[in-house]
Amino acid sequence: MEKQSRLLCSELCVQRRLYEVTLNCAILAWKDIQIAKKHTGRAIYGAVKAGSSCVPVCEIIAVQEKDDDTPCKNTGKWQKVPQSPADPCQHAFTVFYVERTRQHCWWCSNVTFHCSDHSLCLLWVQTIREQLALLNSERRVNYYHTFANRPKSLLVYINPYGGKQRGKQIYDHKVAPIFSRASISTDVIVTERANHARDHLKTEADLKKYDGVVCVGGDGMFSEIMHGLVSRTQQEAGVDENSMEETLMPCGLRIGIIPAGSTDCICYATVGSNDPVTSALHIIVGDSQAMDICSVHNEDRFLRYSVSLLGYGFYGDVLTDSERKRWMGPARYDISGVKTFLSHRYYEGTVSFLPAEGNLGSPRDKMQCRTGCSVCRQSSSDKLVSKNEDSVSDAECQDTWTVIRGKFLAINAASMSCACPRSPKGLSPSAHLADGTTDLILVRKCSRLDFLRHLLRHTNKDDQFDHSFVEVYRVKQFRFSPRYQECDSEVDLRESGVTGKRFLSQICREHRACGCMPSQSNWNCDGEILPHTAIQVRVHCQLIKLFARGIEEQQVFEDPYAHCAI
Ligand SMILES: Nc1ncnc2c1ncn2[C@@H]1O[C@H](COP(=O)(O)OP(=O)(O)OP(=O)(O)O)[C@@H](O)[C@H]1O
Ligand SMILES: CCCCCCCCCCCCC/C=C/[C@@H](O)[C@H](CO)NC(C)=O
Ligand SMILES: [Ca+2]
Repeated sequence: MEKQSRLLCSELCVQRRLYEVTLNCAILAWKDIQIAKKHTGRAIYGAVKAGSSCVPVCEIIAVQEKDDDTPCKNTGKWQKVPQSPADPCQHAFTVFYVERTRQHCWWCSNVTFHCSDHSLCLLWVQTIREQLALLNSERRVNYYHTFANRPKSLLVYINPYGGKQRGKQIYDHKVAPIFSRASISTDVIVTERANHARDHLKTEADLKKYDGVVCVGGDGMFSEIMHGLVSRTQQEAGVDENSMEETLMPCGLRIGIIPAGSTDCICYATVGSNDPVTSALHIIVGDSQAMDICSVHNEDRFLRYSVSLLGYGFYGDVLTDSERKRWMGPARYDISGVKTFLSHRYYEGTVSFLPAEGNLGSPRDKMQCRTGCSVCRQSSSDKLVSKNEDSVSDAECQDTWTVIRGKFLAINAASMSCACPRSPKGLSPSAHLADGTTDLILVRKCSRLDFLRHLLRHTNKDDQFDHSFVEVYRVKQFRFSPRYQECDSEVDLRESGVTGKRFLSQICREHRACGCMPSQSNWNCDGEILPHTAIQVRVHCQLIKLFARGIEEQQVFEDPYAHCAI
């Protein structure tokens, strides 16, 4: 590695939490701090030789010179405690860094170095700070993923209403202290109503001031912020969102998610956990993870964007029912899930889709999207090529659309795995974050027992697609039209508040659809209900970026920076 320089300090004693270790030597390399330990073989990356641990500089949060003062017992005043002549370590500095723990969680660990020579101590602090500053001045790519600049200024939106309504406490107690340690300045807005964040981003926020936007909430809150940023970007680029054919302009600012919702599947599928501290650390180190976005239109009207789930039938009905139970918090989905399952409603309609071609894998190839995903990287380079050629793909020219009519219990489009605590592998375990496709899952009418088997496979390791009544396709676009179009009387009835049996009996008289079953479900779009059921969906590859790196492989790491291309 270039710029390899070593600062040797002998006889440093490291006071680390509960145990004292004596350093034979501490070697500060430009890229890594190797702390040779005598007593512990515990290493952050297991492959590093026993008795040492390796902290990549790019995972250092901060370094702080430590006044090694302890209050003098008799006066209580802070003063430098004279060290005994036997203990020459009277100057110290503390390094705060990322430590990986269980199931993709990170936490902010620290180690304090003591040193007899004050100038050497200052040199360490200055050198580490110079290295941290360098991280923001060079494009860094390693074997796994591309780093981007560390944020120094963030716009934070807190939803006090989502999940268990603890968004403000989570931010104040778990996240703000780490941001402050990392010298990140923040402007914090606690939202006062639904769509407050979206509207502020679309019209008022001075985005030039910030290196990123942070969402403290769940998927719905993320959706608001994503809509605000994407719409603002299109507006400033003169792109008409109502035109489905338009190529959308990618967003410059990254979005960070501090999970404080009920499902939190977007955070879970991009970081690997729904732990607020883990997400805060991914933001601080400046991770960058591209993500696909689906645009949803009804005829020539833009409806919404989606990054996780577009669900009709089961998940649409679960959401519709759960909206009236928000006061229950996350448990509302379980109650509504069981109620919807027991109702066992199916819906008739026509699904047509444009299959994805080329080496984009398949929803059943068992290949999971992980940090540095080769499929997503391939899509990134393909995207650059097609942007230069500015051509519509052959399939789109030839319109090789597939059409399927039928009776469905569920129609789901998963643009990511949709992994979440309820379903650790997600609705589509092999879906990719940034491959330009969405996995279209069709669950045809079947028995309650078969459907239950299918649902329960979302919660265990069995293949939820291995059923005769389930089909799954990787697509770039799809459309849905219900067999029974929503007519004015249905809309009038909904709008006049007529619901329940009277609504159904009215429908049945007019449509004779079938014995007292509503003819249509609602679309669940990232946890929000769409106002129309006939929709056209198109995937826009890598339209936004998150402060994340995808889910890291759980294997023991070699030195992840050994491949540093610097
Ligand atoms: N101050 C507020 N008052 C009322 N609603 C709000 C407020 N701020 C945001 N919202 C809305 O609350 C809804 C739910 O928020 P959020 O997604 O964070 O929680 P959740 O639905 O419990 O989580 P998940 O979507 O992960 O299941 C969002 O649609 C958002 O638009
Ligand atoms: C009767 C037994 C039911 C077991 C069902 C287990 C399957 C759970 C799968 C959950 C996948 C959630 C997909 C994510 C959707 C989000 O976009 C949305 C908003 O957060 N959440 C929901 C619940 O719609
Ligand atoms: Ca995708």
